[in-house]
Amino acid sequence: MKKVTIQGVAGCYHDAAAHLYFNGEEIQTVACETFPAMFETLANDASLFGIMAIENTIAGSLLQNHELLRQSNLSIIGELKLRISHVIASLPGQTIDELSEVNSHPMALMQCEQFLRRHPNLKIVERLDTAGSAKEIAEGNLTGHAAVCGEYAANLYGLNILEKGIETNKRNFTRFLILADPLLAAEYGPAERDINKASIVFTTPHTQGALSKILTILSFFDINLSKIQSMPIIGREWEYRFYVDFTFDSLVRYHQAMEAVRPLIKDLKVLGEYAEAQMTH
Ligand SMILES: O=C(O)C(=O)C[C@]1(C(=O)O)C=C[C@@H](O)C=C1
Repeated sequence: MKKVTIQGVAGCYHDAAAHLYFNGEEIQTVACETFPAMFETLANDASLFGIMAIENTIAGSLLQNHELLRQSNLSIIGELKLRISHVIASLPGQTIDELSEVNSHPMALMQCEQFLRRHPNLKIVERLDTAGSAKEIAEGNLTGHAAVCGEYAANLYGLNILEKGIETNKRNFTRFLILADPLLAAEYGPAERDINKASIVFTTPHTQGALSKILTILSFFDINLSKIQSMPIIGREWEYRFYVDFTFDSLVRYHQAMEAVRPLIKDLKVLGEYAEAQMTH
């Protein structure tokens, strides 16, 4: 049975994502409280898969997760784009006006910003994950508290749903990366014919048009940039690392493009080569 490390407890979105990605297979999830804890667990057991949120269509990128991935020896073997819909839930018998505090994962709270702004009586308190917040409220019998979580988590922990679909925009998707140790990746990663996406990270020399030259080369080889994220390099003020995701139709063109940009970039790391995912509802 495959073991998949997730951030959060049963019923969280990582849990849902793990089951959807390994669709139909029996998997065992290994719950970790935080993303750094998840990477530590993965580093200590090369037989584990990992699943990690990397960006959301409302709240943006999970910046620290880019760095955790770069510093690890893990490879991306796949991705999942999951529609996220939140509910607000509390112990039964309370109306929303009787509540004073709302708990959830910071990304989930950000995705519901407009709803929460309409309810200023709710003090926003970040917790480790969505389902964990629901569990805490249920187990601690916390009257006055609400959780922002999935409908499944609210039901799992016996909370009463006060309102559904509270995300700011219905087009709320989170993109998850599926991670594995290189040996595991070689066995369970995508077949070469299915690879049409890659994630890389690099730095550029501080010269005129350095990034622009790289992007021009990628475009020449018909590489379609799907994401670019810069992150400050700690200790080198105003210098950045670039995390780039791109898709392509031809593996040959991809390899040619990489050869062409290699002399222009520094500290290149290929984080993974995998199959682009469709949206999962
Ligand atoms: O707290 C959870 O349920 C999670 O799985 C975390 C997480 C995240 O890291 O972004 C996953 C998907 C949603 O974007 C909200 C929260």
